[in-house]
Amino acid sequence: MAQTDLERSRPDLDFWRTLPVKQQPNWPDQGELRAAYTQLSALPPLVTAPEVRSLTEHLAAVARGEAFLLQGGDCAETFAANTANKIRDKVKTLLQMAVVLTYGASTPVVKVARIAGQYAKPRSADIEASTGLPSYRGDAVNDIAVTAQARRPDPARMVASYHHSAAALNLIRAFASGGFSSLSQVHEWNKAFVRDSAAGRRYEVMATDIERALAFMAACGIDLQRTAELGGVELYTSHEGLLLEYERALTRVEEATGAVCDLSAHMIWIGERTRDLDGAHVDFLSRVGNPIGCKVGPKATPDEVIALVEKLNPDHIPGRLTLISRMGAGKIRDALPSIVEKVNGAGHPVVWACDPMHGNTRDVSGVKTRHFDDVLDEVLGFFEVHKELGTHPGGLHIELTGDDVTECLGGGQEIGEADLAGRYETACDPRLNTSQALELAFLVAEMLQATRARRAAHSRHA
Ligand SMILES: O=C[C@H](O)[C@H](O)COP(=O)(O)O
Ligand SMILES: C=C(OP(=O)(O)O)C(=O)O
Ligand SMILES: [Mn+2]
Repeated sequence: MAQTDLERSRPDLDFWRTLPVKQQPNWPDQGELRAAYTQLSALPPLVTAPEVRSLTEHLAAVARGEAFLLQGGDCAETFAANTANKIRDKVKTLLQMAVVLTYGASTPVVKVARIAGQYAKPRSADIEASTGLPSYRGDAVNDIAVTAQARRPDPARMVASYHHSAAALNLIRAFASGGFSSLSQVHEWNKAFVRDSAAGRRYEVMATDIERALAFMAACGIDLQRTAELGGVELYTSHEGLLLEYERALTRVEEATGAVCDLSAHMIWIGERTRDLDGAHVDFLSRVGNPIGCKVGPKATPDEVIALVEKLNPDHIPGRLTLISRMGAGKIRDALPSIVEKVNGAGHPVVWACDPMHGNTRDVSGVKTRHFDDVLDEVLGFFEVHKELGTHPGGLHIELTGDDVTECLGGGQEIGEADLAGRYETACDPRLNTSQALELAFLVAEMLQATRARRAAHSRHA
């Protein structure tokens, strides 16, 4: 296998191979798998170790309560949807949300997209009940088409995923540094949402407040197009670190420092189905230096979570670990407090983020959907828990798209069950459409404003 001497000196990076490993495809041909691994190990990394370190520093600010994390994008990216316009619209939606949240939080917002690599999916069932075929496991594994040939796991698709990720990243990097993402441009898009859509009108007051803040900055002589901090953005990439052959092949040892990083993306997270303490995923990701996320579902116990935290961040590095709770609106208020208390009590500097999507999936006549009200209620519960415990509600983790799809119910557009079939385009889970995503941002910005006002009042009285 194509390894450098440095990597050969790190057999620990392959220890996961000796452990139980969940949710891997049943690759039918080991020769094909070895060939894909060899190709991937010889390709350049997609991101760099200094970028990964800079994201850790930004996330450390979130852990300290001095910034907010916004993570979002598709449930499952697909090769077919990896087009310029779709990438542009997703980035645009994320940046629009970020501006609103920045205003609400009055702190920087760290932007991490589920993009340029979110090509592998864990599934509840190996075999799809409706067809009797192997389940679709993401474009990095097989094809969603309903034929036996399409569903055959093909390791060459991991190499194709790498190339699709590289192409997407190239465009994202251009968007992030050009005028496309300047603060004034993004604010113009938000104004259009508020002005032109019925769903947006409710948020006119906050949009006008932001407008005033920008006018004030301009009056002070700050050029919003040209000032380095405002003329572009830092946008980081992330995906679930599910396919361990892929993640291992893109893990590199930095010559200058000996640091080990998984350079397939800046941030990698461990899914709810693969976070076993003694399993392969936790072992492998405990050994790379990236910021790591770990999903925490409603059945997780405080003891289980603290053991994970100690394994994934034994050195207590702030920004290294983000715990992404995904409990469900009906469960978060009961299930989250004891976990936060335990982790916090042990002095672990984690980022607390809320994924209000995965605990709220429901089936409507065989179609997977989520209701906007449940999504919002879980975020409210998340803020309530952190208010009660005096901890920082650090971030949001959302499945969204920049398209006007009809996959989630509710929101200002009042998408109903009969509307779901209109534009149901996801390859896996239902995503918030642009309008629902922006509404959520305005509503969370209001929650952040309330949190800030409470803190200010508290420090005045202290
Ligand atoms: O995010 C993805 C889904 O929640 C996961 O793939 C499980 O989906 P499934 O129950 O349809 O398999
Ligand atoms: C599969 C996902 O989430 P979870 O692991 O929380 O179920 C996901 O984020 O798409
Ligand atoms: Mn999902």
